[in-house]
Amino acid sequence: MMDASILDFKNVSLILPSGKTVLDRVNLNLENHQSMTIIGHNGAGKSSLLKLIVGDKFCTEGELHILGHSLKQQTEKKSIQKMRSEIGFIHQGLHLVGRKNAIENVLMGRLPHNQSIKTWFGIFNSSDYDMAYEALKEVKMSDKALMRADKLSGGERQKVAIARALAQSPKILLADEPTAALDPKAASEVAELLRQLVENKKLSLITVVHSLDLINKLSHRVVIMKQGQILFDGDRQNISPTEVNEFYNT
Ligand SMILES: Nc1ncnc2c1ncn2[C@@H]1O[C@H](COP(=O)(O)OP(=O)(O)OP(=O)(O)O)[C@@H](O)[C@H]1O
Repeated sequence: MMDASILDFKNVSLILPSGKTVLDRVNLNLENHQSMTIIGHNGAGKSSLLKLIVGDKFCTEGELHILGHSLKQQTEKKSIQKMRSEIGFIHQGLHLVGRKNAIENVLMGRLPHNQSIKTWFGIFNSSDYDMAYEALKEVKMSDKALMRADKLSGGERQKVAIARALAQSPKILLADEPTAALDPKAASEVAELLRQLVENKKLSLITVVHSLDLINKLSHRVVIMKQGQILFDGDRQNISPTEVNEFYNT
C-alpha cells in the first residue's frame, strides 16, 4: 500500500459456515495516528471486527490490509506474527496472570519481539525489564511493580494491562471494552489515561465501547455498527446524543 493507511477494509464480509453473516460489506479506513471508537448493540459484530484486525479470523469476502499486510486465510503465519507484534491488544475482562506480579505481566508484552527460548521460562534481558518498567511508569503504576496482579484493584489491573500493550511498542492499540469491569470513577480514569497515552505517543487507538459517555473521552471519530454493517462513520460532533440514543433504542 502506498498511502498512509494502517487499516483498510474494502467490502469485507465474514460469513460463517452456518451461513450467518457476521460482517456485511464493511468499508473502513484508518490513517496513521488516527483513532476511532466503535459502538453497537450486542452481536453487532464489533468483536469479530477486532478479530479480523489481529488475524484471529479471516474475511470470507473483500480485501483487508493491516499495517501493509494483506490478511487472508492464505497469508503466511510469519507475516501475521510480524503484524501482531505491532498491535497491542487490551482485552475485555482483564486477562492478567493473578499469581504473577505487575512487571512480570507487563513483560509478556515483550514476547512477540523476543523469540529467545529463555523468555518462555520467564527469563528476560535487562532491556526488556527497562521497557516494562518504563511502561508501568507511563500508567503511573511503577510503585506497584512487584505486587501480585490478584492483589491489585480492577482499575490498577486494567492499567497494568495497558502497560503490557505499551511494552510491545505497538503502532496500533486495540481495546475491547477496556473499562467494562470498572466502577464509573475508575472507568473515567482509565479512559483519560488511554487518551493521554495515545496523544503523547502518537499511537492509533481502536476502542470498542458500550457506555456512551466514554465516546467523548476516547476519540473524535465514532463508528456505529448494527447487524454486521456500519451505520455511521464520522466525527462525534456530526451526530447528536439524541440520535445515538435513538440508534440504541431501535
Ligand atoms: N464462531 C461463531 N459461531 C457462531 N456465531 C458467531 C461466531 N462468532 C460470532 N458469532 C455471532 O456473530 C455475531 C457478532 O458477534 P460479535 O461477538 O462480533 O458481536 P459484538 O458486537 O462484539 O457483541 P458484544 O457486544 O455482545 O460483545 C453474534 O450474533 C455472534 O453470536
